[in-house]
Amino acid sequence: MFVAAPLPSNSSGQVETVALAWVSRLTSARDRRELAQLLLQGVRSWPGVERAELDEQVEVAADAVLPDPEGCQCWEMRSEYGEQSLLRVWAAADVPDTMDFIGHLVRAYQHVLRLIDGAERDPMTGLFNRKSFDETFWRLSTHCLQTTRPIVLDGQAVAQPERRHEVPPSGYWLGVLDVDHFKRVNDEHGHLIGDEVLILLARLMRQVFRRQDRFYRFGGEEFVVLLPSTDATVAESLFQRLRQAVEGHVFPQVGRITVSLGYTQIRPNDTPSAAFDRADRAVYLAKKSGRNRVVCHDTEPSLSAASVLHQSGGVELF
Ligand SMILES: Nc1nc2c(ncn2[C@@H]2O[C@H](COP(=O)(O)OP(=O)(O)OP(=O)(O)O)[C@@H](O)[C@H]2O)c(=O)[nH]1
Repeated sequence: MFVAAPLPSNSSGQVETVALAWVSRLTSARDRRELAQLLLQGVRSWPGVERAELDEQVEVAADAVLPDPEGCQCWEMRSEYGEQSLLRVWAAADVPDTMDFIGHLVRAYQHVLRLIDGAERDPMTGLFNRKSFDETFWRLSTHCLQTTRPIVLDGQAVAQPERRHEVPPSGYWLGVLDVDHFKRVNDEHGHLIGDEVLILLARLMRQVFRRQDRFYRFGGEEFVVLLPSTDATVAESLFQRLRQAVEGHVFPQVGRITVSLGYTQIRPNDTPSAAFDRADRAVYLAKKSGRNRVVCHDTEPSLSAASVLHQSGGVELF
């Protein structure tokens, strides 16, 4: 989204469009409109801006190309969540009180982000929470049942083939990551250091995975990853890459830790809890087989058999 608003005349006496804000994380057209309204309220309270003039000159356009006007300064605000929360404001450097204007925009933007983030994120790691997982999951499983059209998450089409490989979409994957012997980390170093490990883990996840992948923390030392539209080989290699990244990382004070991962392909008509349960059983097996490993539920004969029994009301093996 791209919001352009006028400021009072600059030093050469002209009224120009001098402030531009572009926001890239809002999920729906309604969110974008609401943000535009909030930004505009911020702008309206700026003393030199006439309301009528503002309404006339404000443009709101989806997918606008970012401008980079010469002679303008650019302020950029990047939240700790990375690319997904981003505000950039350009303003002519010689406009009086530019900083006040920027301040209004930024405060309004922060307000909206807080509202959105509070509802869908885990406050400690900044990852999405369970509620957000359930909503995304339903969209993914409906999509893999019906169509190969791109779906839209957070305002971006994510189910298209990866350009690098040109592989057609073949499925979506759910992975569960559980820290090995995390209780020892807490016992030996205290809960605060344990929390820091979880925050750093979330950061590693963001580094290892691709922009279209989604990470969640439901609480505890267990994380969930959703990989949209990728084939089995890519899914395996991404989960292995995460396991290796954690194994190779030195965590301050704690040193090295390992994680166990289990994953499964999302099936048509899956429910979030059924898919999570399959991946979780794979984690259990990874732990039982020595930890620091990745297990695919769907190719593990003992787990697939257990899953059939489980779904038909049979005996639970794990
Ligand atoms: N620091 C911190 N610890 C947490 C949090 N949530 C859960 N834990 C701790 O995570 C530990 C999980 O321990 P267990 O489930 O026994 O498993 P584990 O020690 O990781 O061992 P395995 O999973 O069998 O490898 C417990 O000590 C919890 O108190 C949290 O938000 N912060």
